[in-house]
Parts: sequence; structure tokens; C-alpha cells
Amino acid sequence: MLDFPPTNLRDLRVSYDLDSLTEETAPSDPHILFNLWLQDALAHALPEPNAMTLSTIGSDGGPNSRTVLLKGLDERGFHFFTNYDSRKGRDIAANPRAALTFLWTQRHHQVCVRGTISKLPREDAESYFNSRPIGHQIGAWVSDQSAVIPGREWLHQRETEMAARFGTGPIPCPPNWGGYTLLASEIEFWQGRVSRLHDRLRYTRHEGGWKMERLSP
Ligand SMILES: Cc1cc2nc3c(=O)[nH]c(=O)nc-3n(C[C@H](O)[C@H](O)[C@H](O)COP(=O)(O)O)c2cc1C
Repeated sequence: MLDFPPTNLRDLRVSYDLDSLTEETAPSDPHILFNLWLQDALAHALPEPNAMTLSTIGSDGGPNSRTVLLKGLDERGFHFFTNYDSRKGRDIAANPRAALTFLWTQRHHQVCVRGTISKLPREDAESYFNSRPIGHQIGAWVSDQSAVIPGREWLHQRETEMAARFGTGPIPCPPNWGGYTLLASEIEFWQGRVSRLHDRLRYTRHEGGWKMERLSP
């Protein structure tokens, strides 16, 4: 019999009472509200405020989720960088529909985004790659992301090989490494409220603008 988990999960709960989200105060463009909430997470020094869960659809029809970092947001959408040959890269190539979830738990905020992913131009990948620390640049050449590998030693050997290959640099951006952007079709904001009667406002693209609806918690 497993002595796990070490605490009674049924007794773990938080009362959500920090703020409210109303139709009257919510901006008509959800990107403005997203930006306000991201600024709020930064102002409260939350850990990794740009971390988001990216969910894709696998070739077997099942979902795959993992965390990636938001590295930009503009009229093209929400940007992140990764290995194009990774599992997520293969999922996106076969089906570009995907979802992002941001959780700023200390602020009782969640944002869920649905949309379509496309590749960012090569210039964006190179510009971001060149801004990364050298160890991260070498890491991108070392990692055959999502492939099964024989052990950690294999990674260290590749790291030594790549460090010798590129010397003191500059290190070029690997051809299979780059950026994606998710263009939102729907963005939902969740604000925790007391008695689990949370505020949920969903924005859906509509006639060149956005339609806002309140959802039951
Ligand atoms: C906080 C955090 C941030 C991460 N950021 C990235 C990222 O920006 N890009 C990336 O490729 N992987 C990132 N990862 C690793 C991914 O979660 C994942 O393990 C990796 O991308 C392989 O995913 P895949 O096999 O589904 O393609 C991050 C992980 C964590 C925990």
C-alpha cells in the first residue's frame, strides 16, 4: 500500500477573493487585458510569469501538453521558440490547432487561449537565438529534442563535441530550431471569486473585432 500523497489533498483549498472581472471594466481587445494581467504577474514578482502550457494534438488524436515560455506578443500572436523536430513540432506540422494556458495562481488568474499556430520567419529565430546565453545556444545544437537517448552521458559527449565544433563562436541558429506564433481565435479570462462563483469572460473573434461573453463558473 502506497503511503502517498503525504497530505490530505481533499483539505487543500484556497479562497479566491482578490479581485473581480466585469464586462464594464474589461477592455474590448483581449490582448490589452492579457497584457495587464501579465504586467500584474510581473509586478508581483511571480516565478516565470511568461510560462504557459502549450497543448497540441498528436497524430493518434490524443492531446499532448508541456510548458514553454512566451517570448513575444504582437498582431501575429503569442510567440515561443523550440525545436521544429520535437514532438510538439511534429504535432503542429500535422495539425496547427493548439491551446495555451497561463496560470498566475497567486493572483487567482487563469487565461486560456485557443488558436492556430504558424512558424515565425527565420529572422525572428535568428534574432532571438543570438540573444541567448552561449550555453543555451550550444544546448540547442546538442538536443535532439523529444528523441529517446541512451543516457545523460550521451548529452555530455555531444556538448563537448559541439563546443569544440563552434569554438568561441559565433554559434549559428540550428536549421531545425525556431519560433512559432499562435494566433488566437478565442481567449478566456478566469478570475477566482468567493464561493467558487468565479468570473469567466470569453472573447471570440467576430466581424473583425471581438465578441465578449460571460461563462458560468
Ligand atoms: C518553465 C519551463 C519552460 C520551458 N520553456 C520551453 C521553451 O520555451 N521551449 C521549449 O522547447 N521547451 C521548453 N520547456 C521544455 C518543454 O516543457 C518540453 O519538455 C520540451 O519542449 C519537449 O516537449 P515535446 O517533447 O512535447 O516537444 C520548458 C519547460 C519548463 C518547465
